[in-house]
Formats: sequence, C-alpha cells, structure tokens
Amino acid sequence: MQFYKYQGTGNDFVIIDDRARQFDETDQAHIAHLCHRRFGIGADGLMLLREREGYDFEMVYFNADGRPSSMCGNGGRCLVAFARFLGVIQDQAHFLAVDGPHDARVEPNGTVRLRMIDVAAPQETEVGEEGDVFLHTGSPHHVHFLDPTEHPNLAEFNVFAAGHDIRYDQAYDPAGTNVNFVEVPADPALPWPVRTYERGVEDETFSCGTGVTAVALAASQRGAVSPVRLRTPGGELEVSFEQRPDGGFTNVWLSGPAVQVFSGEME
Ligand SMILES: N[C@H](CCC[C@H](N)C(=O)O)C(=O)O
Repeated sequence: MQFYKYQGTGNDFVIIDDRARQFDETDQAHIAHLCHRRFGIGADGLMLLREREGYDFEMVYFNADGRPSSMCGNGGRCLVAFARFLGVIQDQAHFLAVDGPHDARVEPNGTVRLRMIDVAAPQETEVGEEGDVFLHTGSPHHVHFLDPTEHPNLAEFNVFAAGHDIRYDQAYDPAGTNVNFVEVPADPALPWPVRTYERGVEDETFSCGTGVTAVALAASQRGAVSPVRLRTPGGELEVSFEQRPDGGFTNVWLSGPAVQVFSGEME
C-alpha cells in the first residue's frame, strides 16, 4: 500500500489515496499500527482521500488511536496539498469532511487556506479555571489562558498533566475534548503562543488546527483582532474571521504551511 507523510506546523499525518476504496477503514488496530511512532510509520492521525459526488474529494480522518474523529484543521490543509500533488485539484478545492463541506485554496507560496465551519460564541465551562471557555470548531476545544502571575512561561507549563485532567473530566463525558493552553501576549497584535493536548492522540501535539482556531476566536474576547497569528511549537498559523451579531463567528479561515515529508510502501 502506497502512503504519503505530510505535516502542517508539526501536526503530522499518514495520507492514503483511497479513490479505489481498497482501504479497510473499520480496522482500528491497523490504523493505530500505521500511526505508531515506533512500530509503524508514525503520525498524529491518518487520512483517506476518497471520491464523492459533487465534491473534488472526501476527507476521512482517524486519530492516532485508530478511531474515526471529528474535523482536523491541519489535516484538511494537508489533504488539500495532497490533492493538488495528485492533480485532483488546481489551486482551489471544495471537499466534504466529517463536519460538512469545506472550501480551500493553495497560495502561490504554498500556504494552504482552509475555510472552517461557522462557530458558536465561546461558552463558559465548569471545567478547569475561572475564565476557561469551550468552543466547537469542527472538533471540541477547551481553552485556558494562563495567568501570567502563576505561569509566566507557556514553554515550562506541564501541558500533558493539565491537559490530560481536563480531557478526561467527567463534565466532558463521553466524548471528551481537546485542550489548549494560551499565553496572552503583551500586545494582542503579536502572535499568541499556544500548546495543545489532543484527544485521540492522548498527548501534546506540535500544533492543532481546530485548536488554534478555537484559541483565536476566544482571544477575540481579549483584544485579538482578525487575522490572529498563533505560535505553536510546530510553527505559526493564522486565523481570520468575522463576528456575527449573535456573538458567533463566520468566514473563519485557517492558514499555514502543509508539507509532503516522504512517501513509501507498507503492507
Ligand atoms: N484530535 C482531534 C482531531 C484532530 C484535530 C487536530 N489535529 C486539528 O488539526 O484540528 C479530536 O479528536 O477532536
């Protein structure tokens, strides 16, 4: 089986051209094996590119645990780059994902811009600390802004421990959530540092597309203005949006790099 390895700001994926529909998407153990960092190819997730009437292609996404997942923003951007590599699209895409239709475009410098679903206003959450919010950007996201007096440096924060506790808090049962930790910059026009604990990877990832989207929208309540720059351990992403009268968000776009790292064959 031919596979391709892509990464978008360090969030990495195994991608398979499954237009022939040969891949068994029900084999969770096989998908988890392909994503395993020691015994497999290694990735945060696996994606199938399939054909779908009325769309350029369909995106089918699995977390590293082998289970089907909600929307993956970095994955969607990488799949658009892959579709262009295959010649399935030129510089524009209209594809179907688990959360519905998406438009995307590839800029001349290779940046991939992905339109996300419209997002409801951030909701207060009983989990975590005062001021934490929850948003659904195609995937569920808890957002915590660090208190600079307690944690002045996001780089030293224990994302795994704090993220794990929130991800498994019974208030988020049964589906759980992804968890984002944010450092508030001195000037909201500067990049907002973000680190994310991802559900289904059950660890911190180098970046999370639906996660930085949630952070940018939540940060708009703290002075951030579209387009918002987010700095992740894997690189910089940008989120642009328009606020709706009801406090929700529309015309939400996630932009950043999407790179083919290698390809290969595996049984
Ligand atoms: N782990 C996420 C899905 C992938 C999200 C992330 N990789 C992104 O770029 O949006 C979840 O289970 O909701």
